[in-house]
Amino acid sequence: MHYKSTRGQVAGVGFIDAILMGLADDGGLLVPEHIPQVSAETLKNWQSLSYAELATEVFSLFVNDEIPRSDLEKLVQDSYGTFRHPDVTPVRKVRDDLHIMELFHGPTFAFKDVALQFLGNLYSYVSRKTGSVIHILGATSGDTGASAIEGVRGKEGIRICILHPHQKVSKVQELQMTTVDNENVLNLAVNGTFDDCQRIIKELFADVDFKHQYHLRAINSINIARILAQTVYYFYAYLQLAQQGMTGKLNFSVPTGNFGDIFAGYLAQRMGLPIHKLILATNENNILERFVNEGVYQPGEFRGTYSPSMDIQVASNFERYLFYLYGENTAEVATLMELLKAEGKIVIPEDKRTAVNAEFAAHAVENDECLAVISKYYDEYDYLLDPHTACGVAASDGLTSADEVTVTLSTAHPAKFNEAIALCEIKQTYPEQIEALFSKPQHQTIVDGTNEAVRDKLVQFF
Ligand SMILES: Cc1ncc(COP(=O)(O)O)c(C=O)c1O
Ligand SMILES: N[C@@H](CCOP(=O)(O)O)C(=O)O
Repeated sequence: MHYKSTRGQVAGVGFIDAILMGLADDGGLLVPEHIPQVSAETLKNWQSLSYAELATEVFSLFVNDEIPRSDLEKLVQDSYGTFRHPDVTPVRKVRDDLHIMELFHGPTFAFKDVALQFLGNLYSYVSRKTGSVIHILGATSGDTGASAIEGVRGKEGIRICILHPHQKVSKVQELQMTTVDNENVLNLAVNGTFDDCQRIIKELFADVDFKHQYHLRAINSINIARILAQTVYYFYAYLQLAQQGMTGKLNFSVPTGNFGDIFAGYLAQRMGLPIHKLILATNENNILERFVNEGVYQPGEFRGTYSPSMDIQVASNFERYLFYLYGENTAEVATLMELLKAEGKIVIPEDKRTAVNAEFAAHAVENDECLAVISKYYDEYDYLLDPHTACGVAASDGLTSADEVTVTLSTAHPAKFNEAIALCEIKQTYPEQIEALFSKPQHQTIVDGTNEAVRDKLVQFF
């Protein structure tokens, strides 16, 4: 398997080089040169696999022989051995038509651990095997940062710098990142929004000389490894329900910000997983909902919401979807991305809108609705949703019919977002790992939201 850029100027890249490249050197995003197909028979054969065994099967479709099978198995075992639940991503039935896939049983209580435990170990492996220098640069609205840091802190040969928007992440998210005292970790609290953080790192990655000189590597979902690791749990959820005898239409409802998690579902569907509908749930930062429902992709004004990890206006992986929407035509994708830069929006024609609507349904959840859903599910089903998951559940409740089964992805543990839970007048008990954070000293440097300010800090750190 090789990887190529959505913009057409990079191709023939092997798996390990694709991981190390992160953002493609032409400014596009890497995608597999072909999408491997999983037949109904293979799905049947996968039914009794554990999460780790399934992950090994899925990864081996994308890795080929660049990593020997026994090494891949060990990487996967090490990565998922840190999860608190034996099923890694268990699926819980809330009603006959609604299941919740809990993706928050990893070390930092968010779905990002599923990919970043693996990517952290993969970077260590690559560093040992190839001698590559690994200097990670990432941007976070709260969860990716904590998870990426947890995946590599203290690891030899790796340094990591994470940008987060100053005072725009939850208290627990901030503590998870900034109470880490390993010397290979640098937290920059940027005066600005997550979009500023993401723009800065993308500009730095796009400066190919700087990227190569400082060996910059990505952990955000621009890195194709993130997407591949996230496809696994779509398969796992389907297989768990199939084992329970479910045969009807299966939807996935996905709380969405950077379009990474839902793109992983889209990829799983293109690989052959029988998904009926992909439901895209956003908060008031509704650029992606407007794209699905109106055919216009245009960043709007930043809104601070109760689901801060989805306070994102510019969705990194949207370009990967455009690539498939436009029949893998890299020249058209490059033109559209230029248009977005020049005119601030992309408007798709009617035939493309029809195609989008055949693949996605979308709902944007207002702040009040988010809290109402948390309260309702707590009262009626004795289930405490985090505010991001609540957006997914609200979208699923609004967009599905009784003859369908929907799996909503629960992307974080509610303890990470007590600001919203407290507003619902619900008192939760923190897991001990989170409680312990409140008594630790914090380490972070506040910087202006400019490329130059961040560049200066990186030059000193790397
Ligand atoms: C808790 C939580 N839910 C949902 C999302 C959205 O995921 P994605 O950016 O992959 O769309 C994020 C981060 O973006 C998150 O941290
Ligand atoms: N919500 C994310 C934003 C970054 O997304 P990524 O999937 O591209 O890493 C976060 O928690 O940081």
